[in-house]
Amino acid sequence: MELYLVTDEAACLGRDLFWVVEEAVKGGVTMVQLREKSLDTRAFVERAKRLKELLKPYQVPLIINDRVDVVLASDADGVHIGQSDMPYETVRALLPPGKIIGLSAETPEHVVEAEQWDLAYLALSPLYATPSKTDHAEPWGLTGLHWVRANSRHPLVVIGGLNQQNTTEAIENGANGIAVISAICSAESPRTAAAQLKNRIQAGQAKTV
Ligand SMILES: Cc1ncc(COP(=O)(O)OP(=O)(O)O)c(N)n1
Ligand SMILES: Cc1nc(C(=O)O)sc1CCOP(=O)(O)O
Ligand SMILES: [Mg+2]
Repeated sequence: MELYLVTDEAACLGRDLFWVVEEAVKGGVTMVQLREKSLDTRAFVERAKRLKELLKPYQVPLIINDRVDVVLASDADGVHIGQSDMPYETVRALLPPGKIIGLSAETPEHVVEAEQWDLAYLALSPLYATPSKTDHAEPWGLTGLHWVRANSRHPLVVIGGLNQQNTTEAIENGANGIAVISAICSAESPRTAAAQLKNRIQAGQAKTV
C-alpha cells in the first residue's frame, strides 16, 4: 500500500474508470480500492470482478470499500472499513483466511484500539482536509502523524489532500504509504502522475534511512 489508488468515477474527468486504473498501475500504483458509494449491489459486484481480473496480471491487490459481501462475491483481496462500518471482529469472522483488512483511524482512541487487531494497514483519516470526501473528520496534520507513528505498530497510510507537493513530507514524517483519489484520477495522465508520486515516496524514504 505504498501508492494506493482509491477510485472515484466522478473524479476521472469523464474517462473510463478501468482505463484510469490500468494507467495508474502501469505508473506504479501498488494497491487499488474500489470505492462505490451509490452503485447498486449487482453493479458493484460486476465492477469488482472486472477490476480483479484487470489487476491480476500486475499482482496488485484489490480492496473493496465498506462491503464484505462484495469482497466474497468478487474474490477481492480485502476490505477497507471505517469507524461507521461493520466492526473489525465481525469482518474478520466473515472473511476467509488470507483476506486483508484496512481500517480508518480518526482519533487517538481509534489508534490505540486498533493495536489488538490484525490489520494490513491503518489509515489516518484524513491527513489534510479534502473536497473529495465531504464528511471527513478533523485532519491529523503532521503533528498527528508523528503521534500515530509513535503509538501504532501497524503500517500507516495517509489519505486526504495528498498530492505531488506534500507526499515526500508525509513519508518523511512517518507514513509508509499514501492513498489518493484526485492526484491520480483527475490528473491529465494518471500514469505519469502515479510515476511522479512514486518518485516522491522514494525521495521521502531515502530521507528517513
Ligand atoms: C485508504 C482509505 N482510508 C480511509 C478511507 C475512508 O473510510 P471511511 O471513513 O469508512 O469512509 P468512506 O470511504 O467509506 O466514505 C478509505 N475509504 N480508504
Ligand atoms: C476516501 C477518502 N477518505 C478520507 C478520509 O479522511 O478517511 S479522505 C478521502 C478522499 C481522498 O481524496 P483526495 O486524494 O482527492 O484528497
Ligand atoms: Mg466506509
